[in-house]
Amino acid sequence: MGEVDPDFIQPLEHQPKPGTLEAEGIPFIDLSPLNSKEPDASSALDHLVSEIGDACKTWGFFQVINHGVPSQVRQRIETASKEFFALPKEEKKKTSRDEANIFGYSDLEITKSVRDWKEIFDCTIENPTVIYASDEPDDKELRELTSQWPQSPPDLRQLQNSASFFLVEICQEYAAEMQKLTHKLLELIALSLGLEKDRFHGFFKEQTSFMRLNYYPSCPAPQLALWLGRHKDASAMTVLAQDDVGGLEVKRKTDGEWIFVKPIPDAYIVNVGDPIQVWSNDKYESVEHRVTVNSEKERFSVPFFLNPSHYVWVEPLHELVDEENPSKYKGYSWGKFYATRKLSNFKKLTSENIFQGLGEAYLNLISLCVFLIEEVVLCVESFRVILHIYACMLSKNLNICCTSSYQKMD
Ligand SMILES: O=C(O)CCC(=O)C(=O)O
Ligand SMILES: [Fe+2]
Repeated sequence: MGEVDPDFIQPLEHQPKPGTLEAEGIPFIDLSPLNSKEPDASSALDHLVSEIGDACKTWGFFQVINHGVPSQVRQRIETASKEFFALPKEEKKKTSRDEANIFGYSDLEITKSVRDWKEIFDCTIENPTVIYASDEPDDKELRELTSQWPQSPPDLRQLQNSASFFLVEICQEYAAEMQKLTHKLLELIALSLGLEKDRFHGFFKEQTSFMRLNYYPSCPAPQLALWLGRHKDASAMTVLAQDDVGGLEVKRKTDGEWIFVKPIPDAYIVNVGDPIQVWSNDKYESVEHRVTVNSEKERFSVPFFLNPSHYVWVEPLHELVDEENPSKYKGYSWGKFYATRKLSNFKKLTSENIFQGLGEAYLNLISLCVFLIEEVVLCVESFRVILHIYACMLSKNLNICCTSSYQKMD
């Protein structure tokens, strides 16, 4: 595997095993009752709400069809994304994200201290998007950000109908559709938790949502690297368009097996993220997922991350907390978490991967030890404090970033 940069090599226990399970995939939900004028529409809607609730509880993931997003809008964003990533690297790098603007292009995404085999382009939804300027808890200074768009290179200017020439318009058109869809999905999720339909809307008035174009080039090391390492989404909800190549896997809650999410033309994959886990007081869970590579094909996907406003304090909703179900989480400031997460990208980029330069065997031994310690510590509830100190030590000394947004109650 001489050609693979060690930065991309997953720790042994997270390297994908051949033969992922495909059976019994994540639920498949038809949203057509939302638009139905039939007399029995209300019972179909009740059924839909219970399907959504079951999917959120059992999987944290589901796929939707008849969602109302025109297929041409999706085709346009897919074409524009392909054309953008086909631009010369120096053109893409003109929109590189940095500490001053966290939105734009990057080919240096890192998940849990290992590089992902991919390139991305992030753009804002609100213009401007308001975030905290720093991760310091008492620093209330705000920063207003807008997307960076590629300047069309001279030879592209002749192709006036090139999709990447219109990337800004196409992304805006797609984002508008995602806003409508996430609005409906939030209402269904609220109803499924026994809440008022509009219970979540107030959290997104000045949303910090963003959308991402993902380009995953084919990779010669399918046993060692991942297109995207295992993670849970920090967004409240993610809506994802994947192409027909596949690779997304979801960790099944019942047994921890990785389950392949079958690409379905024109369907969207929806998952609940950390804030919904906290708001629902653990009724729903933000579930781990990853993307395994393909050694022959490239892959494109477009996630829309629905994020709260910077000033939102995320804590279990009072309607879902009582004596029988005490609050399971300490609250957290969405905006401060987001600033920490986004700014840590740049701290990570300037530091070397802890595994860099080590021989593969040594690397595997270290990562296995870290994994075993982590498992043992996690099993013993009363060692929570030790885990915290351990995580802090690791993040400080070894540049591993703590990525969890929430903290459970003691
Ligand atoms: O590309 C995919 O299938 C998944 C993307 C994803 O999980 C993410 O960007 O958080
Ligand atoms: Fe994700």
